[in-house]
Amino acid sequence: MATMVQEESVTAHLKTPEVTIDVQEIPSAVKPSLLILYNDGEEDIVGIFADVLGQKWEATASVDAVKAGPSETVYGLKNGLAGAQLEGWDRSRLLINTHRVDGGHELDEALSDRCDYEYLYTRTPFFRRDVSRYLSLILGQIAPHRDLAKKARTTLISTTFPDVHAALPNLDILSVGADAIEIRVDLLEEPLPDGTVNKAPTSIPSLKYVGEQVMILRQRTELPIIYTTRCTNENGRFPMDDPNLFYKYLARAIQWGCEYIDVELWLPEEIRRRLAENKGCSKIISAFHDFTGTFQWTAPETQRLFEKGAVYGDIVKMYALVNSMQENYELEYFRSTIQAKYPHPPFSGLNMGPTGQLSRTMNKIFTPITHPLLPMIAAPGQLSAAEINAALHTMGQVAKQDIYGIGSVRSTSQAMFFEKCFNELSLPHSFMFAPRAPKASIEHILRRPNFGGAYINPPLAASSAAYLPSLSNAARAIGQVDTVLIRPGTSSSSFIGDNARWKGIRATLTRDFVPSAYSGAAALLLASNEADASASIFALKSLGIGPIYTIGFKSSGPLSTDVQPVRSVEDVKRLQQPFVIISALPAEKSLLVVPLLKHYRVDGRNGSTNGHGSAGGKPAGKVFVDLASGPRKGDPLAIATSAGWTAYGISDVSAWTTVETLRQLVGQNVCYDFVRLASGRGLF
Ligand SMILES: O=C1C[C@@](O)(C(=O)O)C[C@@H](O)[C@@H]1O
Repeated sequence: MATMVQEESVTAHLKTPEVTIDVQEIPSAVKPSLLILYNDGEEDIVGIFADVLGQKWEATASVDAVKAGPSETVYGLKNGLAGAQLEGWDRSRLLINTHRVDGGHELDEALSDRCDYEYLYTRTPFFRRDVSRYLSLILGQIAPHRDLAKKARTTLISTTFPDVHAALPNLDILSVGADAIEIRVDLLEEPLPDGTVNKAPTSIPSLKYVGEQVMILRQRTELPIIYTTRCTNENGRFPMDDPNLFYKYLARAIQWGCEYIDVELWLPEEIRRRLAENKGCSKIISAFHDFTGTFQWTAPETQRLFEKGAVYGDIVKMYALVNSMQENYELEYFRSTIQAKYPHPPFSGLNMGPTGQLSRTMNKIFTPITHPLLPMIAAPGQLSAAEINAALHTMGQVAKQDIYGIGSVRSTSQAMFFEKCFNELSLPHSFMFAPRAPKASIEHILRRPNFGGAYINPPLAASSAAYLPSLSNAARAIGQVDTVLIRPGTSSSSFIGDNARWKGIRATLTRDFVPSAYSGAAALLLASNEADASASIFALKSLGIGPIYTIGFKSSGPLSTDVQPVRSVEDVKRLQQPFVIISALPAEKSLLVVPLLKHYRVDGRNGSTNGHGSAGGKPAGKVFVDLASGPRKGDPLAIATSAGWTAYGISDVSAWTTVETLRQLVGQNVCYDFVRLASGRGLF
């Protein structure tokens, strides 16, 4: 059991600091036990997996050796050797088949069937962050569904490309405002060897093609993937004569680590049950579509359909093609009564067709959206995120507000970026910059008419902001407020002080490493004072880090358990080797970290951050984050990289923090890659 900070709840400002930190058991503290199968000649994928996990690894030729070995060691076995040896496999480890798509190897589908999971990858290019995301999901160390459940509204962008390659150039812009991305497997068109496409209504793309398409999509987006095999009866192309085909394709999607699979309600119960039993960490969207034009939301049968979907669905989706406005009112009545009766699972209900568009603005769970850059809309009446937001504003559901950037230096590019997002999403808000004199209170800004929320940079000491009636646990424990929110559904003076920075740091740390890589490991933190370091301490503790050693300050606040100062060079020699070093020193002092980076140089790493070249056997992953911004003499990031560290700078942390800030302030999801793309280097 490790100590962990809890970030979820919001409490009144004046409570004692002690209540802000809970001790919980962290599931990720358990190091996963894995057996990885790899293609001939591709052994180093095992090393990369182990590196991402922060665990040791070993290649072996014998399953018996694997069974006898330590559970924390990641074992790699050539997939050609696996076949017979896997007879009677005791399932003592998760079995993951890895397959390099661009390596000229044949995929053995019978072997895939026998594995728990399958990871498809390319070597050129190689995406380490994809390995990290994949492992984090299948090991249950991230929970995108739980995170999305906290949002007031969620959307999915339904892509309709016959080949996802066509989506890639515009993917970042297409995804603005989307919380998940749907791949319509039934709309994929696999080219025949002669380059033409089989247009026969019954032709479906092969699993090999679909796997590669999912891989390509996931390499380029951080959005959760919804994998849909829409049948011919429900406006799709997947043939319905063999329900087992659905099982085959959907079960594989679970093995590929898709966050959601769409399981149609007409499928035999036995198939839906088996998928639910084997879903691992994927979630099921139970889907029902009625295109007859005779569907009735008021019929008793409609509630039974919901109940049937709720048996195996984590979300129940019911969509009907309608012809009259009245049916929108009936749907809204159904929505409110069914969710009052069954708050779980969440209900996504829509009316399709132009008359049903109103319901696309009323629905709050995974509303499918389209984008002008998509080749076609996925269903009649589909709207874009911008159209939905504009409609909501017109109906008085999204009030126009002034969103503030409060800071000591006016950043025009930051203002432009917020404005760009508001425009792209047709949000009615204005972005305002408010200068903040050092030490001056910002209360008067919060009291301005139309104040809708703010980010504050540099952050505000929580102790100096008694006018904020509530603080999130993170803001209280960190002692700093960098975001002011208005409590939903209340008057504009019900403010909540929050902290987004720690999430930016955490997201940076877990980009290329799974959360459990940090559990129990040591960290070294440099800062001139505790306040500069506290968001980092919170982020590290949220990952179940072991001891945190500090240089430049001593921790005495609510986060000080297991945080100890390094007092001497002797200490440096004696203490546990750090897995992560974070420097929160100001730019002019940032070179002070260099001797430590060199002292703890990472053996066997060649400096590339994609994980190739990791030392065989040893867990080699080491992370360095430099939070300094502004001009400085040397470049600690370059030095860290050449000493074998996986290094990140303030622009990474700030971009992730911006993602979080936008989510909190305006409830919209804008991907990290879009923040980096749209803001250019000037933003940070
Ligand atoms: O189920 C749905 C909803 C949808 O049919 C719509 O009406 O927007 C679009 C489909 O892509 C998706 O799978």
